Amino acid sequence: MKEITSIAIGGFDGMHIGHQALFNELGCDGAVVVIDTGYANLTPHEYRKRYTDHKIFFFNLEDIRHLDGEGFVKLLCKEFPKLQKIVVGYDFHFGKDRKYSYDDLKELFDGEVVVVEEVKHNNDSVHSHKIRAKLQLGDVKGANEFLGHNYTIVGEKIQGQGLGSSELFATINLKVKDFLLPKEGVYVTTTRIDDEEHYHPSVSFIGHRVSTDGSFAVETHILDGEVICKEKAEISFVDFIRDNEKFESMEALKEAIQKDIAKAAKELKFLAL
Ligand SMILES: Cc1cc2nc3c(=O)[nH]c(=O)nc-3n(C[C@H](O)[C@H](O)[C@H](O)COP(=O)(O)O)c2cc1C
Ligand SMILES: Nc1ncnc2c1ncn2[C@@H]1O[C@H](COP(=O)(O)OP(=O)(O)O)[C@@H](O)[C@H]1O
Repeated sequence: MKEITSIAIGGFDGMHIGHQALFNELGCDGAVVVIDTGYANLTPHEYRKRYTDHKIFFFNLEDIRHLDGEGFVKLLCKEFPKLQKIVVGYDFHFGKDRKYSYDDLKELFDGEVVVVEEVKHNNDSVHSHKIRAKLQLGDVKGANEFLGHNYTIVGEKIQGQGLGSSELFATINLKVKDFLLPKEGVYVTTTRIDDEEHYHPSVSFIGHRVSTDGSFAVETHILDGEVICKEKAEISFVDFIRDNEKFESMEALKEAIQKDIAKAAKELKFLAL
């Protein structure tokens, strides 16, 4: 914290293209200050680190929400003694009841305040809540455009029903905590296994297995051969294929999955993984 000369402030769930516009204003001794509500579910807590090279410092909203404007700026100057520049967005509010804006920041802070203009995509203002809404509708393409990267979730490997490898297609089953799950359905995805450096082409299912045991599952089928997953995997969403469906027979389910695999393979062929 001692060497930091500039900071960007916000919740930064998603680390989307609006957030990145703020980071672009930071110098090499710049850092990201996350005001953590505990509700982030696009890039929960430490996962924000993947999307910036800047250091990240976390402040718990609960610890600072009582501060007035002056108290907040004092805290920043104490934590970052060499602070010269604060970067915020056009709609940034802070302090008790969010009643202070960048104008107050300019008055209270004895240094430079950079206010980044509204970042839009297709004339639509980019915000985390809109990304969540898109994911909940299965619109992963739209969400990815706002994010500037493919939406990615991380899960711990768990045992499946064992049906996949014997009667259908082998899948890695995951238990996912903290991340928002896109709408139930089938997706073109890429999957990273344990600490491997590359992503595998894959097709993933999220939902209640209404055709088999009815239980909820997040599972991914790897397209480029057999793999061993020990502990965890991450799924990056590329496109939506179809809704979750109830099939009357294992043959019908198998045929549908075969079509999903063909679609995913075709779409991913054009991507360098
Ligand atoms: C690409 C793909 C699509 C799937 N689509 C559906 C579906 O539409 N409806 C459904 O009930 N289950 C679907 N499933 C889940 C299968 O029922 C599941 O893979 C099977 O129950 C085996 O599960 P296991 O890996 O736990 O053994 C799909 C699975 C995959 C990999
Ligand atoms: N679309 C945007 N354009 C410019 N700045 C933005 C945009 N979205 C967020 N910001 C800025 O980024 C910081 C983090 O905002 P935050 O409230 O966490 O994002 P969101 O509105 O996406 O939930 C704030 O300083 C905010 O003003």
